[in-house]
Amino acid sequence: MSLELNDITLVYPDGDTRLTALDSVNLEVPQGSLTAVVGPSGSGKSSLLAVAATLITPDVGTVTIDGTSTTGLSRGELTELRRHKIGIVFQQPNLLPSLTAAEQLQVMAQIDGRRPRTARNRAMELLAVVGLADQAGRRPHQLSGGQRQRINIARALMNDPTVLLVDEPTSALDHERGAAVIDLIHQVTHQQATATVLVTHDRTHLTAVDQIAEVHDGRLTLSTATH
Ligand SMILES: Nc1ncnc2c1ncn2[C@@H]1O[C@H](COP(=O)(O)OP(=O)(O)OP(=O)(O)O)[C@@H](O)[C@H]1O
Repeated sequence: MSLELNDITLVYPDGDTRLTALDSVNLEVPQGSLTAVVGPSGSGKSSLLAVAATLITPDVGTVTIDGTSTTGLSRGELTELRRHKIGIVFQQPNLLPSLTAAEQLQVMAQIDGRRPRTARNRAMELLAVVGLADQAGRRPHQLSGGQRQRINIARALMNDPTVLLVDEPTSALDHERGAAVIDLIHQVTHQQATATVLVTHDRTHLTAVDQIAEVHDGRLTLSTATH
């Protein structure tokens, strides 16, 4: 199992009281499979993603990434784990305006100490995967919103993550472009064999997933999608 959340409880301080954002949550996501997380606003979806990303440490429970329990790891060890094992796609692509599509990807690998040629090759490979091989030299302002989101996805895959976490990637796109981005996430999940978690508010996306996790008041109900 590539991503495992075991008995996760997360409590935020809330004025004089405390708010339970995640309540005894269990989730297993195998490699090469896609789990959608759905639920009303404020139900705990972002908190779930942040805990899976090891950005927030839960009050109770264990997060296991690719067989490694994150409990007790130092801040530096968590950063290393995130860098090598976890790809995160945020809602907004946040691309650097001055860099070309290929460079947006290459910087990720160079930060990680890979040689420029290796980084360039991986970037070109992933741009082809997301259908943008012919746009490698373009800068963000020369690309559409859907294309920018594709680069965002490719960038998250640069370091060959085991776990891919995707937060509402279609919120700024029209329905058609949004559906194409979901198809792409489905495709890369199988092709790159990632354990993918996709937070979405759009239920039409659920036909493409392997597992649905519904969150209500921090509690999670799992079901298998009907294809
Ligand atoms: N840093 C924080 N401090 C205190 N409470 C928080 C914090 N972050 C989130 N919450 C609360 O925890 C609950 C779950 O929030 P979360 O953002 O995980 O939900 P969500 O399902 O992602 O919502 P949305 O769909 O609106 O993004 C909400 O009641 C929210 O107000």
